[in-house]
Amino acid sequence: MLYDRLDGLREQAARRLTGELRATGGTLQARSQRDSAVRMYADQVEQYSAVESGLCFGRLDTDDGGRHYIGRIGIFDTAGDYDPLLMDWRAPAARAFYLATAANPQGVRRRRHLRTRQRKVTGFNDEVLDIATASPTAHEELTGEASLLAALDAGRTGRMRDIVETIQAEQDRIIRADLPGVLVVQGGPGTGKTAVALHRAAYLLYTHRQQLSTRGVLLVGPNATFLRYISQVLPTLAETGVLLRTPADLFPGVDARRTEPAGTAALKGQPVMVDVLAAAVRDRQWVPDEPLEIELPQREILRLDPETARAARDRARRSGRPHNLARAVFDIEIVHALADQVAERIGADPLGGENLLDEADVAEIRRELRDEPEVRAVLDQLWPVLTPQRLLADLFADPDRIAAAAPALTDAERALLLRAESGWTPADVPLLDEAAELLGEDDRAAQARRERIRAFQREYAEGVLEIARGSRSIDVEDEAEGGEILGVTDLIDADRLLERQEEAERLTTAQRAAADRSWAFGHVIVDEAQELSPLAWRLLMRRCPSRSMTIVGDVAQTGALAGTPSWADALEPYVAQRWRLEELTVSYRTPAEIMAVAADVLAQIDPALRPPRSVRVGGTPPWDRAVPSDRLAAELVDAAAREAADLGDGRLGVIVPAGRVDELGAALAAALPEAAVGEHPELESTVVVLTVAQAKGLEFDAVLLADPDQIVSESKRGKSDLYVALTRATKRLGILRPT
Ligand SMILES: Nc1ncnc2c1ncn2[C@@H]1O[C@H](COP(=O)(O)OP(=O)(O)OP(=O)(O)O)[C@@H](O)[C@H]1O
Repeated sequence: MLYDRLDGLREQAARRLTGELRATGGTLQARSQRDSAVRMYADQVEQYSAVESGLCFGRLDTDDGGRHYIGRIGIFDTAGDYDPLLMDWRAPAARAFYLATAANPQGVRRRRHLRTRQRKVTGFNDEVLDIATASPTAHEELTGEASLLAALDAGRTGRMRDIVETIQAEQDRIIRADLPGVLVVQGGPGTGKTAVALHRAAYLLYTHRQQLSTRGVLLVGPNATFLRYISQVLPTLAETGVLLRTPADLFPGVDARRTEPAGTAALKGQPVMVDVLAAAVRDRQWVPDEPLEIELPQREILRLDPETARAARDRARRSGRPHNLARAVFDIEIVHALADQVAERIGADPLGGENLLDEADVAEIRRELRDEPEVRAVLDQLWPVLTPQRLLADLFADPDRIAAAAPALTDAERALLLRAESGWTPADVPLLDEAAELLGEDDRAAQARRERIRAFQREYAEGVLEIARGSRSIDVEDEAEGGEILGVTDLIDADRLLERQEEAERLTTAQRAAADRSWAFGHVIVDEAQELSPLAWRLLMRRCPSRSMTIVGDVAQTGALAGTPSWADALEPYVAQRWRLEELTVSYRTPAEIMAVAADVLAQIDPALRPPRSVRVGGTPPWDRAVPSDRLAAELVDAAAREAADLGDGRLGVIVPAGRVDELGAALAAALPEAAVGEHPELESTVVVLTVAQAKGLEFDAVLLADPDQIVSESKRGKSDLYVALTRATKRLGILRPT
C-alpha cells in the first residue's frame, strides 16, 4: 500500500513538473514562482525515487493499541483525515523508535524492525519492551540489537550506507540537538561520527526547512575520496540540497590539487600567516624613493614626489577599506595633486595675480588626467588592483617579497614558502580567502560584465529569431501560398527566448553557494574536523557568521601537522566558551580484538585517552607477521590474494606508507587486476590500495597494513596515522612488518 502511494506521489510530482516546464511568459514574479515550482517538483521526483529502497523499516505498537509505521519520508492518507500512513523518522513522534527501552518504554509496547528487499518484506525483528520479559542477554544500551548487529556484519560496498533504521540513543541525541550554536562531537574511530553528521544534516533540513533552504547547509569532509564515499547517504534520506566540499574546494575558481611538503602546509595554516598577508598587501602600496616623472602627450612633464605619494597612501590606508576599494581614495589624492600642478602652470596670471582657472576648470583637468593612460600606469604601479591569486603568486615567487612580508619568520620558514611550481595546494585555499578579505572586491567590473553578457544573450536571441524569420519566408514561399502556417517568431519574441535561456541558468541554493566565495551558510557541518588548521577555521567561520555549526572529529586521529590539538584551542577565538561538547563512546565498526591492538597505540599517543568500547566481540583475531624486507611486496600480494578470495561480497583495504604507495600499489595492481590504486581509487573495487590520508574516515571488511613502522616514521603525527590505519576494519586485520 505504501509503495502504491509512493508511485502515486511520484507520478503527481512528475505531472506537475511537466506542466510548469511547458508554461512560459508572465510577469517577473510569475516567472520566479514558476521557477521555484520547477525546482520543487524536480526535487520531489528525485526524492520519491531515492527512498524506494527500505521505504518503511519500522513499526511501533503503543500501549494504547496504536500502530505506527516509521520510514524514510512521511506519507499521509490524503483521501481520509490526512492521517499519517508512514511517519518520517525525523518527526518528533518517531523518536520513541530510537529511544524507547525496556526500562523506559515511553509508551511503546513493541518495536519492530522490518527488513525488505525491493518491495517485499523479507524478515523482521521484534523487541517487546517489557522489563519483566526483556531478554537478560541483550545489551541493555543497544536499540534494536539484532538489526544493528546484522547491519554491522553486512559486507561493505565501498559506499557508506545510512543508519536510519538503527540509530542508537546516544547518536539520536546529537542528531536532534538544537540548530543554533556550535556543537562539537568528539568520538573515537567507528563511533558513527560521520553517520551522525549526515543524519543531523537531514534532520535539520527537515525541522528547519524554511530557514535552511534559503541559506543552505555546507558539509566539509577531508578529501574527494571521502566525499565520494559518503555521497549516497543524504540522497537515500531524501535530501539533495546539502553542499559537500573538501576544505580545498572552498575558494570558487581555484582547483587546489598540487601537493607540497607537510612542513610547508603546516606553516601556511598558522595564524602568523594573517600578519604575513597583511604585510604583503601593504608592501604592494608603494612609495617611490625618487620623484616619478609622468610624460603626458602634448603637455609638459608632471612630477610626482615621494611626499605626495606617501600622503596619498596614508590617506587611502586610513580609509579602512580593503586594498582594492581604497584604491579609489588613493587615485583621488594623486589626481588632485597632479591637477594642481597643471593648473598652477597653465592658469598662472602673468601679472602675478590669482590663478585664472576656476574650480570647474580644475575639475575638468582632473577628469582628463584620470583618463590619461600615463597617469593610470603610474597609479597601477603605486597601488595595483590585485586578485588574491596575483598577490599570493607574486609573494611566493620572490624571496625579497617574502622577506619584506614575513619578518617574524625564520630563514628556514621563509624558504618553505618560496615555491618553484605554479598551481595551488589545499593549504593555499585559506590564504587565498584571507587575501580576498584583505583586498576586497571591486564588483563594479563584475556587474558590468554581467550586463555585457545579458546584452550579448539578447543579441543572440534576436539573431536566432532573425534566422528563424529568414528560413520561414523561404519555407512559406516553398510550401504554401499566403500561409496560415505559424512560424517560430509568431510564438515567441526575443525577450521570451532570452527568458527561457535565463530560466535554464537559474541555480539552486547549493549551486549558488558553491559559486560564491562570501556565501553565508545557514549551518556548517565539518567532518574529520581535527585536520583543520587555524587558518582553515578562520575561513569556515567566515562562511558561517551565525555560528550554527556541527563539528565532528577525533583529536586522537589528527594527521595534519597544523591540525587541531584541542577543540577549545580551535574554537575559542571565535565563540569563546559558547560551544557544547557531546561524546560518542561506542565503536560500531571495529570488533573488540582489533580495537585492543589500536588501544596500545592510542596509549602511546596519550595515556589519558580511552578507546571506544566495541559493540562486537569475537570473529577473526588480528594477526601481525614479520617478513624479510625484500619480501614485503611479494608477501603483501599473497596475503591480499588470500583475503580477496575470502571476501565474499565485501571489500579489502590495503593501507601502505605514503612513501611506498607507488611501489606496493604497482605490485598489487600487477598481481590482482581488481586492485584500485591512485590518487582517487575506485572505492567500489574489491581491493583498494591507499595511504592513511586517503583511508581517513573509510572502512573495509578486511584491512592489510604494510610496514606500520614506516607509517609512524613518515610524520610527526605518525602514531595517530597508525591508529587511524588500525581502526579501518569491520572484521579482519592483518599486519605485515618488514624486518
Ligand atoms: N547506529 C548505527 N547503526 C548501524 N551502523 C552504524 C551505526 N552507527 C555507526 N554505524 C556504522 O559504523 C561505521 C562507522 O561509522 P562512521 O564512519 O560514521 O564512524 P566515525 O566515527 O566517523 O569513524 P572515523 O573516526 O573512523 O571516521 C559505519 O559503517 C556506520 O554505518
